[in-house]
Amino acid sequence: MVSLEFSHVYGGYESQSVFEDLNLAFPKGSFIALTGPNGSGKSTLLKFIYKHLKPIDGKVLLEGRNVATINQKELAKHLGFVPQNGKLDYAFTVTEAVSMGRYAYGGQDSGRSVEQALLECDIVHLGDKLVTELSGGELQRVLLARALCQQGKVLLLDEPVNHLDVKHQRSIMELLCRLVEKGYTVICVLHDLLLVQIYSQTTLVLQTGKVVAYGPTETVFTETLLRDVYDIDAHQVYDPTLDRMLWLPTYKGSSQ
Ligand SMILES: Nc1ncnc2c1ncn2[C@@H]1O[C@H](COP(=O)(O)OP(=O)(O)OP(=O)(O)O)[C@@H](O)[C@H]1O
Repeated sequence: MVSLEFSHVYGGYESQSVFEDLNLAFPKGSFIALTGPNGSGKSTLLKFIYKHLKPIDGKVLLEGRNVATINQKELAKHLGFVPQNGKLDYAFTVTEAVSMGRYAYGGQDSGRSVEQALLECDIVHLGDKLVTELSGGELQRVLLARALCQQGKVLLLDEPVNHLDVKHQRSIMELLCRLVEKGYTVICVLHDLLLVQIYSQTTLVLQTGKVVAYGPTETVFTETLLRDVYDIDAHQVYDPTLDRMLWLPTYKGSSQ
């Protein structure tokens, strides 16, 4: 079943068009990685989904409904969004900031989703701390917790593990996988190709607003694609814990 669909989408910014006739369907209950070089359109694609941008032409459909016809409050019950380098400028406590995810429900939280989200993102101990006093990685986990307690079944994440140490990177990626097992659709912008290959089931590779590859992650990456898209040489190594091959950039020496 399809969770989100782009149908003949054209658009971008006043100064620059990014997509021309974008057609894509994201399956429900899947971990979809969006990757591609800087400026290829990954964040812009997410903006069409959460209605920060409106297509000039075409439609974005959420479970068959045009998002243009869904108001922001209702959309917030279906979609959680974790921004790239998100900031919270006001001196709220962590618990208050996470509770803002309940806005679409009039602040009600009978299912204790705030408590649950604090636990899942490993930030219970930070509950009373001001968000202005958090490290980048702690703040990132607060933003994910806020998105989780919106209780939408679609999560959009723009480079969610950039500021995280290895342990918290792993725990967030594993949390996202658990959510996918529960039926969530996770659409996640990632630059780290190892994380893409380890955790995602489906990968979309964008380059200057064009779909270069889209499909099962294990078949998307090839030597040719990595050279054409990223201008890197790459080789495969066997990971015995995953029992499969992974692509790695080839180190060519410091003189190159
Ligand atoms: N607010 C804006 N106004 C005008 N152009 C923009 C704006 N935001 C992004 N762009 C342009 O749109 C194109 C796509 O940008 P986008 O941010 O979607 O790329 P990205 O793939 O997310 O990049 P990155 O990996 O660097 O985060 C780029 O050429 C960028 O310069």
